[in-house]
Amino acid sequence: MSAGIDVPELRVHDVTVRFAGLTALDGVSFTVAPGSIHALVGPNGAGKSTTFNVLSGVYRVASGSVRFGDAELTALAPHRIAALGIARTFQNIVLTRGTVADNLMLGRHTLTRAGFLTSALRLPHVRGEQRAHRERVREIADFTGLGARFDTPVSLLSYGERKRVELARALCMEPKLLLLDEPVAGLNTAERAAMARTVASVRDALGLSVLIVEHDMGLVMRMSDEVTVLDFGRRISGGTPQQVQRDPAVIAAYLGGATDAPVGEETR
Ligand SMILES: Nc1ncnc2c1ncn2[C@@H]1O[C@H](COP(=O)(O)OP(=O)(O)OP(=O)(O)O)[C@@H](O)[C@H]1O
Repeated sequence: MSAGIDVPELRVHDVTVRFAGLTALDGVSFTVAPGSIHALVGPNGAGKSTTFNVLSGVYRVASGSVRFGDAELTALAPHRIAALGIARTFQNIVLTRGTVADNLMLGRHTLTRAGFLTSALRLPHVRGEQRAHRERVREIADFTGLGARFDTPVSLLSYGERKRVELARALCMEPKLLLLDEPVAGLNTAERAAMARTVASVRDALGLSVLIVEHDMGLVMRMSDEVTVLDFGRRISGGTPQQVQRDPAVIAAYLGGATDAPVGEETR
């Protein structure tokens, strides 16, 4: 995997999102530094998924801005945001058909110049382009631990392997910013540790930024450079994992202020 991509900063500034009387995000600001692993955490209903939906163009803000380098994202359609290099995985795996290779090639479509018709006609330059894409996709499969499963139907994979397909498919878009939605939910302890290592090695190799929503606080604290904490739609804390773990506001949000124990264990 080659490094050296030019990764812009993501700046979320004073973002508010409302749904019929409910304020899901209330003046939220945070910055994801280029090449960092940044976690977005908070109790259920804190606004994490809403933030992801704003960043990927699914929800519109009532006010505030989201800038990725020079680009303002809040008015852009999801495909335009994807084209800027922001790729997202989902909490619930949505792949069931085709092989691992087929699913990863789907993640490639935003980068494929050849349209449907020219692909169908199998013109020589298209075949060359397809071959190059397939080589890159295989490289990404190897890198994410799916090399041996490349031609295996996704329906035959374990749950843990499918989570890796989700990650690999997002990487096939060659993102500058990867949005990971609960990448270890449903995985056992060994699979969780392995996924965390893969995400870290992807970041190290590609130099991209990672914004991760995850409930496993132990894992978040080990793998993140920076953490932003939301509660009831507000940013209540932010900083390094050490700073956030010691912050009384965070402890109160998670534990109702019943103890001053550091936040570091899995919360559900
Ligand atoms: N499309 C929507 N319509 C109405 N309310 C919504 C919508 N999406 C989210 N909300 C509300 O916004 C608030 C924040 O929800 P959100 O899903 O962003 O929280 P979360 O931190 O991702 O929670 P969880 O950890 O449970 O996934 C909640 O009160 C939720 O019910």
